[in-house]
Amino acid sequence: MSAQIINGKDLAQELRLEMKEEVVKLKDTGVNPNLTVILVGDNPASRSYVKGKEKASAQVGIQSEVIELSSSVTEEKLLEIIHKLNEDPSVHGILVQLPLPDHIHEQHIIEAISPTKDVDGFHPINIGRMMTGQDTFLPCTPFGIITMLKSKSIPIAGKHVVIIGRSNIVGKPVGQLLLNENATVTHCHSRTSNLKEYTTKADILIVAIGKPNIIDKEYLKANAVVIDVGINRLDNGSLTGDVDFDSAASKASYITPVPKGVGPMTIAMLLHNTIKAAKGLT
Ligand SMILES: Nc1nc2c(c(=O)[nH]1)N[C@@H](CN(C=O)c1ccc(C(=O)N[C@@H](CCC(=O)O)C(=O)O)cc1)CN2
Repeated sequence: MSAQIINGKDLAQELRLEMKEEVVKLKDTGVNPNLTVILVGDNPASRSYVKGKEKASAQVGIQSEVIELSSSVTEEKLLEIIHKLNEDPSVHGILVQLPLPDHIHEQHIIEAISPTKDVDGFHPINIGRMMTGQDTFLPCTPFGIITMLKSKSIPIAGKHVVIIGRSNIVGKPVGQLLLNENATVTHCHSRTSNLKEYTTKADILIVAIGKPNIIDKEYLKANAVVIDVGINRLDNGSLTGDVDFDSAASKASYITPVPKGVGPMTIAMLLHNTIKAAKGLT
């Protein structure tokens, strides 16, 4: 293996220590940061991510509340709860854990959250601000990826970044953030023909497909930086990314592991956004 590992778990821990001090200062000014998370249904992965958010919040001194709702809750009821939270001055950040049950229109829910409390950075107003390079809440996973690259002083400006995946929460916004950093960005997706033609030209390859181990060293340019956003649970219960780690690590210069890569950074950036919301910065 030649690649250096970018360990998101360790970096997230460092960031939490810095944020803990920031929260102490904020509390001295009388502001008690609060994150309210809404969990609908009993998807075990969602439940475990929400637990991770509660634990990380407690570590930095952010007060967190979880509102648990049955999978049969109506969209109307969920909207009513969000409207109440929007009006509650003690709540700084609101997050609805995704995915939602099929009968609830995800976009209606995202758009109901006040943009000033949208610590996920998913509201169209915040997405628009991000696109135009304004200060706003950045979507947590893309923000985490940029923070990981910067933590290793990996050059972004002028580099060719190839992203595989075009979801609203990862693929599209990470491309925009990298464009804001002056990278040249190519988006690939399930309908891209001859994927390798693109990926082998990438200085930085970001993989967010949701298929275990499908990207190996044959898809890489020598010394590429590989960011694996995939989290796939195998039948034996273990977690693996979208990238065949050992194969890719033999050719890459830097690589993120799964677990302990991008995932923990998603939660760290959520805490960052919550502190920003508590400071009233948007
Ligand atoms: N409202 C949101 N919903 C979802 C988001 C989001 O940012 N906002 N992202 C994902 C899930 N997610 C956070 O919510 C998330 C995923 C993974 C991790 C993480 O730390 N993963 C660990 C492994 C954990 C495990 O053992 O399962 C790792 O990669 O090391 C944190 C958060 C979808 N929904």
